[in-house]
Amino acid sequence: MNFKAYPDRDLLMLDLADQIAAELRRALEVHGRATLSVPGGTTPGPVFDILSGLDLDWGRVSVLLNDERWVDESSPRSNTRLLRERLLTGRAAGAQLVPLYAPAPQPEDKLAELAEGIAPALPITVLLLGMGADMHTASLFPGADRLAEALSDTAPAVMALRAEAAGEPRITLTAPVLRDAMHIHILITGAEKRAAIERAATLPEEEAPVRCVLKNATVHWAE
Ligand SMILES: O=C1O[C@H](COP(=O)(O)O)[C@@H](O)[C@H](O)[C@H]1O
Repeated sequence: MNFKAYPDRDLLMLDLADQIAAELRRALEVHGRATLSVPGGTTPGPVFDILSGLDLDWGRVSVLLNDERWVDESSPRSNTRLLRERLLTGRAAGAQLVPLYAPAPQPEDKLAELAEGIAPALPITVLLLGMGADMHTASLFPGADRLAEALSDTAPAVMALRAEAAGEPRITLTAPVLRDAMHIHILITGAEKRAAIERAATLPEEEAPVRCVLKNATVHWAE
């Protein structure tokens, strides 16, 4: 992995947003369209705020979450809600959201429908991932019920997973789709996550799922 340490979080967020925008612009010039896949959780909000104000032809950009918690958008745990509030606003309001949630009791009820919507947006142009201190990325949690399948080369693009640490059921992009992205960035902050990602590089993917993308990823870190 390529590890980039920044003097502080503000500089990290600014620099990373600029890099993502430059990669999207290049893809738009060459291919006419681009797909940006982003995490939810507590870390990426400031990057979203900056990205949403950048000058980009957002109408030609599809935005897709890495993963979603199976909760309604009215829940503060909804990653889709975070996207709508922090990224798909301002200049980026015209970007096309590719849904990773639809109201239903279980993710399996909507999996086929959501997978069909995702297929035209693949491969991912720019993949921004987060990581938990337990070394999960997207919703690929250590100990998840179908983790081995989700990490395998033959996994479908999107799967429903359950893990004790995850709380609610999850829907997640799987390892082959993540690995296939043209540009891969991992955004982490704090000493605990730095230690976790260094450890992940030494462990098997089943113990440290983030390892499935580490080889070609740039890790962006600030204290
Ligand atoms: O549950 C999730 O956690 C990870 C990490 O979140 P953070 O709050 O520690 O930044 C996130 O990347 C993922 O998208 C989310 O669903």
